[in-house]
Amino acid sequence: MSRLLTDEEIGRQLGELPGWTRQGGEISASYQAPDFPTAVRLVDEVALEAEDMDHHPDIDIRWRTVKFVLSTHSEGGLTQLDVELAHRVTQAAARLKATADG
Ligand SMILES: C[C@H](O)[C@H](O)[C@H]1CNC2=NC(N)=NC(=O)C2=N1
Repeated sequence: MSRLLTDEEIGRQLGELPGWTRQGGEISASYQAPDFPTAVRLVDEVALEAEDMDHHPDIDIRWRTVKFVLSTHSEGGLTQLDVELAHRVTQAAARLKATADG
């Protein structure tokens, strides 16, 4: 069980998560993949991280843009789990980008 973060904690930790923004009790980021299969691969990698954490993002795929929205539903807002998952999503996107860039 993870407690709700304070505004100060959220602001400080978002500073280390480029691309992520806060909308009230959620944080979100969008990634543009080179093509649709790569966008689906990103979702697939994030699915493994989410299962590992037992913490799951809301995901929207539109062609090659993937948007992740994170919130701790049981707490009704943002907890450290969301920050941790945001880091894992960021790392998965960076790995795929490195693969795509060769
Ligand atoms: C029982 C299980 O741990 C809970 O339902 C988990 C699963 N994944 C979850 N994911 C998110 N984002 N919020 C939750 O509150 C949540 N709860």
